[in-house]
Amino acid sequence: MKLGRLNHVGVATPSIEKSISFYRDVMGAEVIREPFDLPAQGVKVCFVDTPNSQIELIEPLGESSPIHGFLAKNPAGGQHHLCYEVPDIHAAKAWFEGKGAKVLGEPRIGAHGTLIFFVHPKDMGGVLTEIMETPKGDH
Ligand SMILES: CC[C@H](C(=O)O)C(=O)SCCNC(=O)CCNC(=O)[C@H](O)C(C)(C)COP(=O)(O)OP(=O)(O)OC[C@H]1O[C@@H](n2cnc3c(N)ncnc32)[C@H](O)[C@@H]1OP(=O)(O)O
Ligand SMILES: [Co+2]
Repeated sequence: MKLGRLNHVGVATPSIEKSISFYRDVMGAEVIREPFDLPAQGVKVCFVDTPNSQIELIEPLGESSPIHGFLAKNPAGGQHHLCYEVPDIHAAKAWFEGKGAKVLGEPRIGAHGTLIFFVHPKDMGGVLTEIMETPKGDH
């Protein structure tokens, strides 16, 4: 597999509104996208564009959000995951499994509307890693 583009850095936050203000007022980001809910993934999401990638702000949505545990350990929030693009999500899943890495669940639709999966941080040097199929037309 060839390392693909860094699509986004996931940043967990207890308050997506406060984080939007921070990225706008302190970091000088143009936050042009409205936050949106991803109930199936248990998060509220807001993308902050950077010149060559994105910050993905994520706030827990619902009792079973997968980021409650992270925020319990990091109440102010923090860097949560990295997301890389691949041309073929199923080939990528087979690749990581072939390397003995723990893929978390089956590929499912992520915040960009394409299939994604996560690889456990224990197998990724401590970095929770999201793999995302490159949106069509972006290849
Ligand atoms: C998909 C929509 C959107 C998108 O971009 O399209 C998103 O990115 S949504 C992002 C939120 N969703 C997820 O993160 C789903 C995948 N994550 C998980 O399944 C869990 O977070 C998991 C399994 C990685 C950790 O679950 P949990 O925190 O409940 O378990 P533990 O506390 O027992 O943690 C086990 C072990 O892993 C370490 N850990 C946990 N989270 C992270 C992290 N973000 N980065 C690095 N390491 C992490 C934790 O410290 C434990 O380590 P240990 O040494 O055993 O204490
Ligand atoms: Co993500």
